[in-house]
Amino acid sequence: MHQKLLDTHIARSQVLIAPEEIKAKLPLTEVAAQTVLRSRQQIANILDVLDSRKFIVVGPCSIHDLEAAKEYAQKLKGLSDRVGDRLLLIMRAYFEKPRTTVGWKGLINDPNMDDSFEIEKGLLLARQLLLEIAELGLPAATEALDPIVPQYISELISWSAIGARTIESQTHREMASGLSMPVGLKNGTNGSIEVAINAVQAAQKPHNFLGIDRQGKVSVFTTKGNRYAHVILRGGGGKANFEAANVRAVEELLQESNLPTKIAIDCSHGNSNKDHKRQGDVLKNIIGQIDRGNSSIVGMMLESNLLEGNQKIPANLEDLQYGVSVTDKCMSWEETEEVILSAHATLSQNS
Ligand SMILES: O=C[C@H](O)[C@H](O)COP(=O)(O)O
Ligand SMILES: C=C(OP(=O)(O)O)C(=O)O
Repeated sequence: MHQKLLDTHIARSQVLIAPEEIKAKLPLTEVAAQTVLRSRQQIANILDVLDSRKFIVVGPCSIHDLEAAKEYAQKLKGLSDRVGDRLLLIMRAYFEKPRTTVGWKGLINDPNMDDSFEIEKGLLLARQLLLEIAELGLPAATEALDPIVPQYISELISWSAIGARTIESQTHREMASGLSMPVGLKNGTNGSIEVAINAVQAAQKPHNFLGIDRQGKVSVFTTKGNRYAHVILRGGGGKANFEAANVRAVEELLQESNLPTKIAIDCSHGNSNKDHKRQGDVLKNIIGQIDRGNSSIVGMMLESNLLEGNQKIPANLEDLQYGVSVTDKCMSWEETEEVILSAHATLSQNS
């Protein structure tokens, strides 16, 4: 009879491979480790103003096709070498999607995109791609969504975001306080900045919380606090928040909270009203602010893919268009290259 008290809404459960087993299958290589160590330090230096460059987190809204992602990474590495004296390019390698209601939740959750939810396969594919990106010498960024996932892939990530849908979650703030890389914390979907500032305060402090260790055992983690936690402005509630007046207001709020005035700005989402074609203008505006002397803006984000726009996941996966997003609309590679080269030219003029 007491069995009725448990698993009422659980259809099944399955033990997952431990982080160390996945790492044994796909070990970190020396070249990959050097890429991540170097890139994390460079991002930290940008946040500490020891490096005068700005970072741009740029790439697909979500990764669903490894071949297209690798082609994108190759192109981005080439561009990164051209603009590296002024801009640190970090590839968006987003494997987990937070949905407003429901929808495909990303490569880790459902790598076959057919509701088969082969999470172990998803973790292996994500790790494989991250290894290949790092082997190219290119840093990768991701959204930290599920608090268990970092144990499987985080040593290959140079920058993480906590998204607008989870920014008020204590679990995510605790996770951010323990992550080994700089973490950007977004304003809320309704545009609230306060929640991002509260999140930075929480993430910079030590916490004690539950997670799994490398062997997969439930453990209590005590964190030191992440001093490289910073806000990301992504617009919201029908309004953008990338303009100079918004940035000044956020600088004041950060100062009032005794936090470093370090701000990243997402050119997509609420800042482009989800119109991928507006991202270029938003980037231009932000670069203009930096060019006119703003020193609090440390980085920017762009959603970009090989081809522009997006597509619905078709019933027959053979109908998927190569290089096109299956989540938010993205700018094309050509436009990405153009706007980043133009940003680089502006930042080079007055240096
Ligand atoms: O960046 C991605 C999306 O904006 C986010 O995952 C929410 O998507 P949805 O509103 O389509 O669920
Ligand atoms: C979901 C994302 O952004 P946000 O949290 O700002 O909606 C994202 O960048 O994929």
